[in-house]
Amino acid sequence: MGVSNTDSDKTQEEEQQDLPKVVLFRPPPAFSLIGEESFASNKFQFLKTYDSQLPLDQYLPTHSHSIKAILSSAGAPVNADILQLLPEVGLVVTTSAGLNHVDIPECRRRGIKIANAGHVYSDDVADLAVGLLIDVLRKVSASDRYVRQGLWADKGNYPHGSKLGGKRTGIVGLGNIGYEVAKRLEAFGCAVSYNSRKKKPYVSYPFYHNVCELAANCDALIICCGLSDETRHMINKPVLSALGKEGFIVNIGRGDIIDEKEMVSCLMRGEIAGAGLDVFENEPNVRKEFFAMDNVVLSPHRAVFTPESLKDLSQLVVGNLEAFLSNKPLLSEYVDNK
Ligand SMILES: O=CC(=O)O
Repeated sequence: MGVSNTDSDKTQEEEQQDLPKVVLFRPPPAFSLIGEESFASNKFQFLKTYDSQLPLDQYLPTHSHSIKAILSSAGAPVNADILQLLPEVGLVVTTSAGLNHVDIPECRRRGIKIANAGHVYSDDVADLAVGLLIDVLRKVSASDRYVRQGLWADKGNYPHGSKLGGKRTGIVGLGNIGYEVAKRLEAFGCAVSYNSRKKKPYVSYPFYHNVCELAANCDALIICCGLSDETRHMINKPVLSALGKEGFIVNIGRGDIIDEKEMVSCLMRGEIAGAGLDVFENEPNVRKEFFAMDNVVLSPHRAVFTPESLKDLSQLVVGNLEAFLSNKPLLSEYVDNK
């Protein structure tokens, strides 16, 4: 009996060895948050380069013919140097909504498909965007600190915040996430307008082709777009000046979309009223200047991480990989509709 068990285990092991490989260069945050087993499949096997001491250019060539796909995450770059070591790769799946860590032109050139987190996180990110806006307007975190420090009894009431309803809000990037933010802000009684690469035919919100003009006509700007060469530092000094000293900014996109140095100067000089930030230029390192600002709410790039959405994400990731390996359409293929 013992012998036949060992035999069948060995066969299973051998079968596993024959499965197509999906390579990982870094464990995606979702592995530790909901368990790597949620991403398991009997159609492929993960190959984790971080389990080996070997440098990639020695490790990958020994497996390169069985590696058919890459599983990546935000901050784990998939660049031309890596792709060059993987001649058989036909798919990059990323657990993130953002794709700024993937060399999209190189994937296009090689005919490699890309799949991202699709709509999985849109509700959570939109909730956090509105949460950050309410927090900074109504001073939720700042007054929480005030109460905890025992200052209420000593110094009296904390300064009042400002009402959300009636605010003119400007969405920068009206994709899935931006649209969910817009719907929520409308429900709160805000006026919504937006800037995007193109005017969207399916919404009646006022469209501003120029982000500076949008800022000049808003009380709060919500940054929801992806990071690209075009959007890097798109929110610069002129945009912040147009937003003005009564204006608030929320960023749930990527830190580099805002010129952070300029934003810090504007906040210090009272040239904008406050900020709610989930993303930063040099995260996880955050500029110390923010720590002393009571009109800034800071969140450690957590907008997407709820266990509910991560469960959906695991199904989407496995579904994309299995679909690709059986020549079926991907569930959330990234299509660049520039
Ligand atoms: O920031 C997180 C993501 O892009 O999914």
